[in-house]
Amino acid sequence: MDLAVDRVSVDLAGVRLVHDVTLTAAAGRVVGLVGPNGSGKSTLLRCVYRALKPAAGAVLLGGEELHGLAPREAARRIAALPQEHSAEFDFTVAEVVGMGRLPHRRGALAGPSAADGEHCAAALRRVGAAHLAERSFPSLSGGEKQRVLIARALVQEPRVLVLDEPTNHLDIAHQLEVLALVREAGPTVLTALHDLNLAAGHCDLLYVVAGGRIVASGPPAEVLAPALLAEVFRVRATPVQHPVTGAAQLLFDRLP
Ligand SMILES: Nc1ncnc2c1ncn2[C@@H]1O[C@H](COP(=O)(O)OP(=O)(O)OP(=O)(O)O)[C@@H](O)[C@H]1O
Repeated sequence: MDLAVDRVSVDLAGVRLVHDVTLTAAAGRVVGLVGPNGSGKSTLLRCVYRALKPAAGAVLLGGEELHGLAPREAARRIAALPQEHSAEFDFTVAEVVGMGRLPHRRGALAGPSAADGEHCAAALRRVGAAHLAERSFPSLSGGEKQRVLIARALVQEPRVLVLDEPTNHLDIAHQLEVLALVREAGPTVLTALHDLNLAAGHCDLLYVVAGGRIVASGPPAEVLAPALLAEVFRVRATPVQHPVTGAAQLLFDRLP
């Protein structure tokens, strides 16, 4: 399902934090948002997953305005992994993942079906967290929590998945694993990422955010040019080729 952000502006506490942003993520594509701290990535993503309303513009899912959909209908189409999960749910891991199935239950009072249970177990296996199923969610490490919340987003079977720093807290193996599995899962993905090499290696298209505006967009190899990285991130970037995989990589140091 196509996702389109159409001339969206977002205000918080009377301050405009996102200015007139337009972006598109075609069905099944993985689209990255990169930008310095405080550039507005999370604010924009919160608007895309309906935690905030746009002050102007619209978010369109398959051409339909997202903020006009009923909550349950929206939850069947879009799932999110927010950056801050302040909710320290006092539930088991299996229960937390099971919440992702709620939008698919037949009625408000319907309990989980056997298929729901199998779905959740499979998602936990996919994120390498099957052994945690009966643990209490608040007792998990940061990376374990992140993987459980990714499983919860996957069982929601969204057509669009919005991820705010999905690799936060994850060790390097799980960073690579999680980005590969969200692509394999097949939804349209819009994700904020800080690691520019991960973004380059896993995204089809990148949007660069600075000062609440999109300042560049395109395929990673075109967008992540040293001149732009110097201007936006204030770093010197040196492109190199990975000696084993042949992939383009960036090395960073401080600007001279
Ligand atoms: N409730 C709020 N009221 C006022 N300003 C806010 C509020 N929430 C966020 N901001 C400010 O909006 C700007 C954008 O924040 P946002 O979290 O969207 O940036 P970000 O690009 O996701 O940053 P990071 O990379 O550090 O996660 C920041 O300057 C932040 O301090």
